[in-house]
Amino acid sequence: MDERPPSDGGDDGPRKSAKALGKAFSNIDLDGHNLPPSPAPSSPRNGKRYALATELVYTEGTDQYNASSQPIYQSATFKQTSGSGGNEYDYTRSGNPTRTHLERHLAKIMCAERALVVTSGMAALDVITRLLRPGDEVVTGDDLYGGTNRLLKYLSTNNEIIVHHVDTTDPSVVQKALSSRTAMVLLETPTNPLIKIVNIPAIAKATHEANFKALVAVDNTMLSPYLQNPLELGADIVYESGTKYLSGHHDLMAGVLAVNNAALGDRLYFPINASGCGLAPFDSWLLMRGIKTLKVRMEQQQSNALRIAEFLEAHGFRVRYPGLRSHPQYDLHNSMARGAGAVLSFETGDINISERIVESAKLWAISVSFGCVNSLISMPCRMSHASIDAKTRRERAMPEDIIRLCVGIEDADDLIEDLSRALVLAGAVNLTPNSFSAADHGKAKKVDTQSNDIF
Ligand SMILES: Cc1ncc(COP(=O)(O)O)c(C=O)c1O
Ligand SMILES: N[C@@H](CCSC[C@H](N)C(=O)O)C(=O)O
Repeated sequence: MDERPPSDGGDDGPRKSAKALGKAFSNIDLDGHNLPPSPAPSSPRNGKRYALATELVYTEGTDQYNASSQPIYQSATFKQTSGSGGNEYDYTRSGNPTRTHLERHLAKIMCAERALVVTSGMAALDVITRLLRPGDEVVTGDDLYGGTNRLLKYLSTNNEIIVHHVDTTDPSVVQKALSSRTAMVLLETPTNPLIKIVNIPAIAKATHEANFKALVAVDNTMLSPYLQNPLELGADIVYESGTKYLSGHHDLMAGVLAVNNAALGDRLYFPINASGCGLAPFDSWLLMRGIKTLKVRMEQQQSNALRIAEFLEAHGFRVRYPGLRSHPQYDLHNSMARGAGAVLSFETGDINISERIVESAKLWAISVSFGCVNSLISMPCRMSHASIDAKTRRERAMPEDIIRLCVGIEDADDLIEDLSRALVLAGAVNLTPNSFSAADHGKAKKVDTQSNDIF
């Protein structure tokens, strides 16, 4: 196999390398599906497209026994039929049938030409950033997942990558940071944990106008392909943590990348094979199983999240959730996404009170991550985003008291009752004869409420 890193040298690059491959391996079908798995386009775009809910479940297997679930090929190596090698699989770092099955399935549901799966969401971002060269400029947000911020900081400190953190909710601010030196724009929407919305189409257009070679990469972890398709909104690369909604049970770590450009797919595959961060067969199988229930989980999580967001808002808290009409970018979010997801955050105005709420909840597990079937509660500044230093958090106006709720599939009334208990025990609310409302600790929004749903 050609061991040179694929180049970004224009449109005929992949065709040239395909020709070179063809000469070296005349027994390989370079245009069909009998290909070495990972370097090949992995989308079976060859039939009717069903609704996404159907596509999530429907798979085309090639198993010799027609197994309903693609088997786990728990094998590091694959025997060859000739001394010159060339069989479809040789070594699991390069490709594995269970992983290929998952990648093809993901390409289909992400409306992509090619999908790749790696060992974590951060591994996916690491693969993407290997496209960068010293001196390249990256424009990104000022509210980002802590691990993303950490990797970008590492690259700017050690690899001479220039990173501009700007308010990506305002395309004109992004526009000012763009130039012909911009190699990549990295977006998250909704952002984690401030739930800010980023206009993907406007920023993608501005980026490509500033430098037609610049790549727009979107982290879609907060919504999953069930709710948003960044590739269809103008992004060049979409990636997400498969640890979250795609798997849904917090029993595996995974990262997913998808593109609609075969040459770019080759450039992303190269570091995966070269470094060995492709997803292992068992985790690929587990992720495939999780994806099949994405729709039912997401629908339930999302409808619970709306109930919780409305409940908190009705009781006077400042809630950040794009499913609420009060979200300043409600319309923008709905122009891009098919739903609001199941992560929301709210403020109490007092760090100690927030801490007591988190510790008083029983059904809500104190845990990082989101997208799981059970509900989670956390304080991002102390947990998921603790790797962003306090000074930077202050500069980026991250409220230290912010509480993040990642809503699961439990009964919504049980979740509300448990949260109400925690709010009362923590002293976060003033009790009235029939209800309660957020105590004024500075930031909580004061409203009168007649609600008596709990007390
Ligand atoms: C928005 C976002 N992107 C990427 C990641 C990284 O994913 P992983 O934990 O699978 O590496 C996370 C969480 O970890 C996240 O919240
Ligand atoms: N200790 C971990 C924290 C992971 S946070 C996971 C997730 N993205 C979230 O937002 O909760 C680290 O340092 O990366």
